[in-house]
Amino acid sequence: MKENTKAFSLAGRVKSIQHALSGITEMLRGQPNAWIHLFATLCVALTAYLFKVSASEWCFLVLAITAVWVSEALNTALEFLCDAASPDFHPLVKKSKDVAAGAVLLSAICASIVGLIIFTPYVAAHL
Ligand SMILES: Nc1ncnc2c1ncn2[C@@H]1O[C@H](COP(=O)(O)OP(=O)(O)OP(=O)(O)O)[C@@H](O)[C@H]1O
Repeated sequence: MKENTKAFSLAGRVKSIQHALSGITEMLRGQPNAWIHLFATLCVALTAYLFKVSASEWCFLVLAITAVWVSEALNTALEFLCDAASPDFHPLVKKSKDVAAGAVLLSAICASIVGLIIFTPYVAAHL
């Protein structure tokens, strides 16, 4: 059986980070959904800054935003893998892509709810 262990090296870790950053760049370059997430992330961060939300509220917002980005990244990775494995129509590829897209939708809905819970009292106080 093939050994899958590698010796630790700093250069190897730097290369790993470069690969990860190139994955994030690829997602931002090719996924219109990622542009929407980026716009939403900037809007939420600016609103939270202007309302001076508390440290714990920042934590919830960061976690909710991260959940959306992570699900979008995994969805994108799965799409690439599906397209490589089965470029032609396949019913299981459809199920796989739709389930992954569902994960993005669920995380986006959850993040919207977190945003509503946190921002509503601040908006109400300014009315
Ligand atoms: N190779 C394939 N085999 C079967 N179904 C596929 C295949 N490629 C895409 N689909 C299905 O076709 C539909 C459209 O997919 P497509 O990826 O074009 O758009 P999408 O879901 O809006 O994703 P995105 O927003 O990332 O472009 C989805 O239901 C998807 O599951």
